[in-house]
Amino acid sequence: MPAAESVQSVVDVLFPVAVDTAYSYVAPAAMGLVPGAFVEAPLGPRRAIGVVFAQRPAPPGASNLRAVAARLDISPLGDRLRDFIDWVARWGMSPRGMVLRMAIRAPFHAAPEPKRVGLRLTGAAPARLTPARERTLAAAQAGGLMTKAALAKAAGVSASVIDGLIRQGVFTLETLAPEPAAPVGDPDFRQPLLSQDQAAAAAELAKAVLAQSFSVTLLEGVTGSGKTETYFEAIAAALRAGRQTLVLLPEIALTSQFVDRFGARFGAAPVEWHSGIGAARRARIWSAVASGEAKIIIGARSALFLPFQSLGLVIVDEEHDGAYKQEDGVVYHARDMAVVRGRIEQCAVILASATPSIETRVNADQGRYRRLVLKDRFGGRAMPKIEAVDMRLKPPPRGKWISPALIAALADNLGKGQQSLLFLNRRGYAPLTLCRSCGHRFQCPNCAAWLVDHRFRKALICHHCGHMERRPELCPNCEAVESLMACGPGVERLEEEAAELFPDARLMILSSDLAGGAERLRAEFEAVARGACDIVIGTQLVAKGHNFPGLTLVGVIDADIGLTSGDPRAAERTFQLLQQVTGRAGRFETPGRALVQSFQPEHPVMRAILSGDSEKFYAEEIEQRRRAGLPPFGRLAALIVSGNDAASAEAFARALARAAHDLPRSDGWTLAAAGGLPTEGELSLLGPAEAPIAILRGRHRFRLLIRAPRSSDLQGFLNALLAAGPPQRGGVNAAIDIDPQSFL
Ligand SMILES: Nc1ncnc2c1ncn2[C@@H]1O[C@H](COP(=O)(O)OP(=O)(O)OP(=O)(O)O)[C@@H](O)[C@H]1O
Ligand SMILES: [Zn+2]
Repeated sequence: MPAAESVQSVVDVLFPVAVDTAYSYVAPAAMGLVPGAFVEAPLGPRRAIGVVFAQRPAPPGASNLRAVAARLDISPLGDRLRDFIDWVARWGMSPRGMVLRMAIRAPFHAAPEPKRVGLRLTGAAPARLTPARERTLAAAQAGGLMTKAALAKAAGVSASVIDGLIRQGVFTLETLAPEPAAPVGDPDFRQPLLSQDQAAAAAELAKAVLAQSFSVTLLEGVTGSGKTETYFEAIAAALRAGRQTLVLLPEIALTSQFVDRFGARFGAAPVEWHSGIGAARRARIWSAVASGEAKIIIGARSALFLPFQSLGLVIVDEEHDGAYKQEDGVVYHARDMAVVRGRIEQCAVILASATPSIETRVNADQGRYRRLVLKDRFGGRAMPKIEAVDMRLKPPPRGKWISPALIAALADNLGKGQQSLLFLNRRGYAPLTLCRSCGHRFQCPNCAAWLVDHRFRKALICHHCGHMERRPELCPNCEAVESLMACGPGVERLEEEAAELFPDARLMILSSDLAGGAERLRAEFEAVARGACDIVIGTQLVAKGHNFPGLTLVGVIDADIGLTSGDPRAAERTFQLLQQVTGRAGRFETPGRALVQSFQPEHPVMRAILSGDSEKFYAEEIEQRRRAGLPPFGRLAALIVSGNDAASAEAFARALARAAHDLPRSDGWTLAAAGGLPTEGELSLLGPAEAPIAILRGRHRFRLLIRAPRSSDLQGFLNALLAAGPPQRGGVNAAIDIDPQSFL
């Protein structure tokens, strides 16, 4: 028998770099490697950290493979997560190493978390008892040992009030134990009284969780029906069963309301995972998820790649939201990949929305997904009454955007002391600036796009590349003075108009341009919910899942904006956005009302919004997709060819298209003849055509679109095509976007 030292295995190690291949090494048995183990191994001239993706006994005899250098003390990646990584890489045609990188970035930043200091009451009385000091003492007595920030928040005072008390010896400082990585919620902390519909749906969802097998359920409920309350019961079921839950939210950094409601239901804060969480905390969360200690994670799409130990439930809230698609780097759609992860983990998946994506509705209609419907708002509250303002008949005066009908409604609502929302999905002051004298238009030097006038930030900004320049005094072309003119509205301009109309109203703009980032926005959303303003002016940020109790009127400034984009999902997106934003009105006692300004109120999308007949809209839209072979009846992929100049990019794109037609036949797919109509079962190749944004960040762009039947091997075709096409050099690059959501 050979000595223990000489017993070896061969392991395939995948590194978090842009390659697909796992490299082979030998490892002594004594190292105790298992599949999924983290190791350090030589990679080229360096040593790198990677993960064992496969392991087998070494063949007898000396090996010319290099040896694993060390094993790292990090919990191994489970089989199911490694499967998932493979899946995501295959689906999006990304190098496996890059997908691995998303899954293992966190644990290497382990560092001590900043020390936390608590304040303890000494019993000494402050010199003078102001109301703020009184509140601070009361809060400290009630709350026990708290950090300064927590105490300031609880007492509603500024930190300087507390500093003053520390100086006077009212508090002493004490080091606190680090925050637990994951407070454990109590499934029975405060069970709400569910309505009959909610209770029936919650029972179904809990059953799906307890089945401990793969299932997908669409939870479709009108805005304000209490989907959150309902799926909380599924989380409770998973918690009782000792299994983990992942909740994906599209704009998690902004949703303090969700965190509060979660706390009220489970008696503990959820563990949050998003880009705003610091590296040290991420490392701790990662380990707590791997050990099973963290039971419930509320995260952005990247939370899908966490190393769950026993995942029992995945919830994708607002499943229709476009933010779930990641377009750069590793391309993936978090809603679809959540379903994949659920299948691999054999657990329940819940997709929740008031306006499900067409894809999900079709899956539900065809029986692949279960569908639970909450037809009514909670507590017998009515859906908002929605009316159109026909902008052809009753427009606002020139250069203004709020119609007389909407002005009257706003005045009425203000008079009643209720809150209103003006919705315009355009950031900044004006989308275009031009010179009245010479017609010069301000364009981005890097992109084929106009610069957007941002008065808050005192700059003209490109929304595609971030280029920023000062708005000049003179026209840079003809040097005319005071000739520059803002064209079209943005939310900042709308606020100006609202302020002129209602000088005494308290206005607030909510858009991603606010200085102060997510933190500030969270605070602003809370302020709106508290009723701290009369008219909110917002972009699509306000349409997403917010609950503003006093809001009873929604005015949509330009309902048609999204309809002309040439995107196959334009109608669906506009429908969802309008339904969501009007759904913010009247969610509490007072019934809500919405006025929708449109130049084409007869458009099917507007008719669906006005009549409230969303079923008809879904039926028609699904039928159109079916006829056109568009998702989910067919599959799409985009190939975006970019180059330093238009000619080289176009030549490459044309060469690719020719190469497609010269590819040898395959069992996985058949390509329709160039210029011909595809027959059933054939792939068709459209383009190349110049991209709608023909120049982006200085790169000239052409697009090819591939439409494939569901049954054909789209990824196989693309792999073959890229291999057969011309080499990507001379600055030309071809990027693949599977299931494109953006067609720019
Ligand atoms: N069973 C319940 N008991 C008490 N309050 C409830 C209950 N169900 C819903 N609510 C309240 O009704 C409001 C709407 O609920 P929720 O936000 O969950 O709706 P939603 O279906 O997610 O709406 P949207 O799709 O518009 O985001 C919330 O204020 C919520 O707290
Ligand atoms: Zn630009």
